[in-house]
Amino acid sequence: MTTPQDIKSDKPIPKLTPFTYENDVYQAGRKGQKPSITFNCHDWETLAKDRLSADSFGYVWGSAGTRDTDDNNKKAFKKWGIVPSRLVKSDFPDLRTKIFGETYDYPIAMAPVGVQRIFHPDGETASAKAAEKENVPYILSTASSTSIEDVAKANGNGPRWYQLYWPVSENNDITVSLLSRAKAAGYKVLVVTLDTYILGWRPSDLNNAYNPFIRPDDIGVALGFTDPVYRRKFEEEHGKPIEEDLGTAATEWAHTVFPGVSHGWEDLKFLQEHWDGPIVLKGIQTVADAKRAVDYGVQGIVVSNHGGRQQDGGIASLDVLPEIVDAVGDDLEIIFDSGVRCGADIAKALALGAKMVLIGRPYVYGLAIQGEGEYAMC
Ligand SMILES: Cc1cc2nc3c(=O)[nH]c(=O)nc-3n(C[C@H](O)[C@H](O)[C@H](O)COP(=O)(O)O)c2cc1C
Ligand SMILES: O=C(O)C(=O)c1ccccc1
Repeated sequence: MTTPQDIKSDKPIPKLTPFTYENDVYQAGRKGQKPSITFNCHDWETLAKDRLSADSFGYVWGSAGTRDTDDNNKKAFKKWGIVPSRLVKSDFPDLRTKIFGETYDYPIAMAPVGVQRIFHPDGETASAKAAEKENVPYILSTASSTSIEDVAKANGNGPRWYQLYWPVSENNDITVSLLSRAKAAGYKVLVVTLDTYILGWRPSDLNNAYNPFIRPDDIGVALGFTDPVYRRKFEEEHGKPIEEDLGTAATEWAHTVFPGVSHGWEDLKFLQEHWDGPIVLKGIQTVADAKRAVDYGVQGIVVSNHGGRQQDGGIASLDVLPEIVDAVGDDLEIIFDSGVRCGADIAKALALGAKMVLIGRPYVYGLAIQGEGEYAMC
């Protein structure tokens, strides 16, 4: 597999001034200005907590059960340290990464995160605009609070992938509808999440009696409510349009995308028949499953435990990364997430063999704090 340094692309190397961000900040500081944000990534969680309702903050921060899996994810990064080599002649680092035939400016993507309007009024559109600006993939969740088409519009010429929560086979027509909408709206890679056929046991949300899918404003069901096939099926079954019974329509949509029962490996054929781009399986945590992913002909995997939100008492995602890279690193693209909080974490995951790293909670905290906004010096 290639590393970011191996990438050869026709695109000219971006004209980077060394220390661009730092330089801007320090120059403004000479004039007595201070940044409007904190550069300490560990403070973003606290700032988001100050800004959000207990329900919304509990939702992004929440993890399964005792939070052991989430703790393990973070501890796993501390077990590794970065070892430097000196006097190695090098150019200014070129972080561009080529994956699935496209070149992105950085080896990161924005993880699929549902219901972003509970964190900021602009929700997914703010995140998708930021992704375009930085030229990194925005991965739209099936549980989004903004439609496939509206996010595509906000993302403009930016790179976008689509994450599927996969309905059971009796709703194959809905799956096909979601995939064809995503394709028509310019989403290039299909990410299929395998660890969430039902939402995890999350004490913070249970204590708040809060599920963003089951809210009076039905904020989490944008993809279902804008889906022509789901709308038609609901009307046929209930004899009325979804607008006349929003509560039932929202609950049934939640059951459509979180049916509580899982597909099998052989069902992947259906997705392969209805999606002509790369397919990535998200939620792989064992070598055996990684090998199956190769056998079943998908193009990539995300080594992920969903940030510990689904299964309590789970292994750290980073701990299984090296053995999975060893086993299948030459056969498909390996993407990593769960527990990444800062640049050094990204470097560690790349050094352990990931091609690309998904950023989850940190960007949601940023969205909550300042929407799409860039920092200002004031
Ligand atoms: C608020 C929130 C919503 C999420 N929604 C989705 C989703 O809709 N689909 C999905 O595949 N993963 C979802 N995830 C999981 C992320 O894609 C990613 O795997 C996880 O955030 C990684 O863990 P970390 O944020 O602790 O690094 C969600 C995560 C959070 C925090
Ligand atoms: O919370 C999550 O992890 C998730 O995947 C999800 C599920 C439903 C709605 C929004 C996000």
